[in-house]
Amino acid sequence: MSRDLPPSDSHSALHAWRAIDAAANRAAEGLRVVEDFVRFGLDDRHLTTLAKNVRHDLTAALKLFSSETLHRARDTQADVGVNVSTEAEQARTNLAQIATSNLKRAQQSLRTLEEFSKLVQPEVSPYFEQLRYRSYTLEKAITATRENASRLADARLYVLIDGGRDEDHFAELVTQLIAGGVAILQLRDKRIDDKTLLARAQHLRKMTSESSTFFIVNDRPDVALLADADGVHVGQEELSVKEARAVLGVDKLVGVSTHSIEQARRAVLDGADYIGVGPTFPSQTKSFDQFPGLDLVRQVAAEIRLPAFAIGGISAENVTQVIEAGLCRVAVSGAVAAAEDTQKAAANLRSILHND
Ligand SMILES: Cc1ncc(COP(=O)(O)OP(=O)(O)O)c(N)n1
Ligand SMILES: Cc1ncsc1CCOP(=O)(O)O
Ligand SMILES: [Mg+2]
Repeated sequence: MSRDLPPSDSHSALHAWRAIDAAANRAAEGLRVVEDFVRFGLDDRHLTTLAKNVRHDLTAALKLFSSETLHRARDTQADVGVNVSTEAEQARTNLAQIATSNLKRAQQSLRTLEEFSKLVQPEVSPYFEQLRYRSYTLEKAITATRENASRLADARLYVLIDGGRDEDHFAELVTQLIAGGVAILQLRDKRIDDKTLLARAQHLRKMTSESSTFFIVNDRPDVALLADADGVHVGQEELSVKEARAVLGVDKLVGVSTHSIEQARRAVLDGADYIGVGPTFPSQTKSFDQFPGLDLVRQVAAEIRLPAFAIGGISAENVTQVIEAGLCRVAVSGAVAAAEDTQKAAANLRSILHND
């Protein structure tokens, strides 16, 4: 219900309604552009749904205002801002910039809606605050998707290795994997003590820094930080993406395992840099009771554009099924690390994934 204001206040109420009317249009327009960017620019069904939901919920919140009052307050002729635009508003050099500036525009307008509605219809204000926070989450997810789609564009073969028999054996394995064209190497060893794990991680850092191979530590942001790894991989029961990022900072990669489409959607909103998707097939490396399998691969491929690596029992024999299900990125252990000729096994999988 709008407030019945005393005469002196009714003047400010009119100004507030005018600001609300203008901000409502700007917010809706900005969100529409963002939605079109994630739909046509990123081809991301999940982000498109999120953007659309924010826009629809904005429409619903705006309906709580009397449209008659808003129309009466509208006075474009007297709006001193109507013909004022800065050079920055005009300059657009790429699609991403269009999305960013429209997100900012929507966020600023949501803030205006939040503040001015406090004056005339305070009970509506919290809806705009909530929408503003949702737009920040959306921004984070769009940024991560866009940046990682290019940062990890060529990353198709991801290999998990343990610490090996000893350091020489480990170094030999890593040399072959790098030579075989592995894009990401993950150090995953739950048996060795922390000292040895860190020593392997530091060794791996040295070896990968002379190549284009990324180096990720499994489970342990602390070890990743100490070894200056490129990032960490966490599971659903481990530290969250947010907590891992709090340890490692914004520039490092944080990947998360997902076993359902809901978890994959959540990972996007949590700001993960990539996701593991599986288990796809029975694995010799780890045992599972349940297999979301190729159905999950299909679901993720259909709606998520964050780099996604199918994992679990993948080999040169079945990788085509993963590709046909829609993902061209896989994470493997046994098929490569336990092969007789590691380099050859990696190079072979790599060439299938890159369709060479
Ligand atoms: C790339 C990638 N995807 C999934 C996993 C599995 O992680 P998690 O579920 O935490 O299981 P553990 O590896 O910790 O046993 C992964 N490590 N890497
Ligand atoms: C750690 C992990 N999480 C899901 S499957 C898997 C092991 C992958 O190894 P492999 O490729 O040998 O099945
Ligand atoms: Mg884990």
